[in-house]
Amino acid sequence: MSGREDAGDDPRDGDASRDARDHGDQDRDHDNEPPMIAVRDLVVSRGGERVLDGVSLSVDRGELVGLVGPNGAGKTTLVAACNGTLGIDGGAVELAGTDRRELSQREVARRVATVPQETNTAFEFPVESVVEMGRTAYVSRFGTTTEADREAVRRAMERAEVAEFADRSVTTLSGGERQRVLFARALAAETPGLLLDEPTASLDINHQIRTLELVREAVDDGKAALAAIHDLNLAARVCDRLVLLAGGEVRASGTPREVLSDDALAEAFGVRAAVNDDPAVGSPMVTALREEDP
Ligand SMILES: Nc1ncnc2c1ncn2[C@@H]1O[C@H](COP(=O)(O)OP(=O)(O)OP(=O)(O)O)[C@@H](O)[C@H]1O
Repeated sequence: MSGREDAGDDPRDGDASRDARDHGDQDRDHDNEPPMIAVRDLVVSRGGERVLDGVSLSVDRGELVGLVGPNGAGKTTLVAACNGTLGIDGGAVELAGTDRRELSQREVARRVATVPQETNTAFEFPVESVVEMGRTAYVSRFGTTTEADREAVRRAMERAEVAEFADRSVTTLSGGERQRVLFARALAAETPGLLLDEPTASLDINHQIRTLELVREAVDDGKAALAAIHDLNLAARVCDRLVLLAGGEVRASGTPREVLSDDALAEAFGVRAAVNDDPAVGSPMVTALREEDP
């Protein structure tokens, strides 16, 4: 992944008033606020190819927006462009009304926390330290851990059900367990925005639902969340809105019922699909059909 890593202490950072403004405070009335995440006409190229081509979307606080689409559609690229790990070639990403390019990495980290795709390249750190890094690396003052930090870490580990692994090295965990640690790390930051890249990809069905329910709870408490989710049925079940990406462009956007149509799925995924209402969960259910299916 190419990109901008403007690490370190920025002279614009660090005053107490910014702490109060940027961190938590989710009880305010958010009606008149700019969207927490706004992507405007975004263009991103990778390896000389244009992989996002004029993408626009926005996520308000209290909203969970699912990014769906086929492999290579640009979902991971969009998440990375939002959190600043990837540079952009055109358009803009605004976080709480400010162009991301005008924000230091610390300021970005105080607005949005990211749950990356799980990978097995993990360092020999105890789980608790990894979760704590989500908070102390950028969000609170570097090098000091306050009681509030410790409390946030403890809460996040409990919510993500990783407290039992607190002292174990992350390298000794299964892929799904590591995925939950990454989720806890993002929760510990207690940011108003969450970016999630396939947060349930390595999880069993119990933890898939549990994790997405936790995201839902966080959103119902006032966070804004943008989540790349492969599983269309899970996405339909928990998201307020879906954005269907294909070939680096937005092909459809709206409620799950609006987006998950036979035609849109055929166009984006190149597959014939049946979309039915699932009475058990009250959301659309997509089934890919084989050639011989009626
Ligand atoms: N480091 C890179 N260099 C060059 N091209 C890249 C790089 N990373 C991704 N791409 C290309 O960018 C496009 C979008 O990739 P991206 O990972 O954003 O898709 P995605 O929708 O997240 O896919 P998936 O569902 O498979 O995870 C793909 O065509 C991919 O091959």
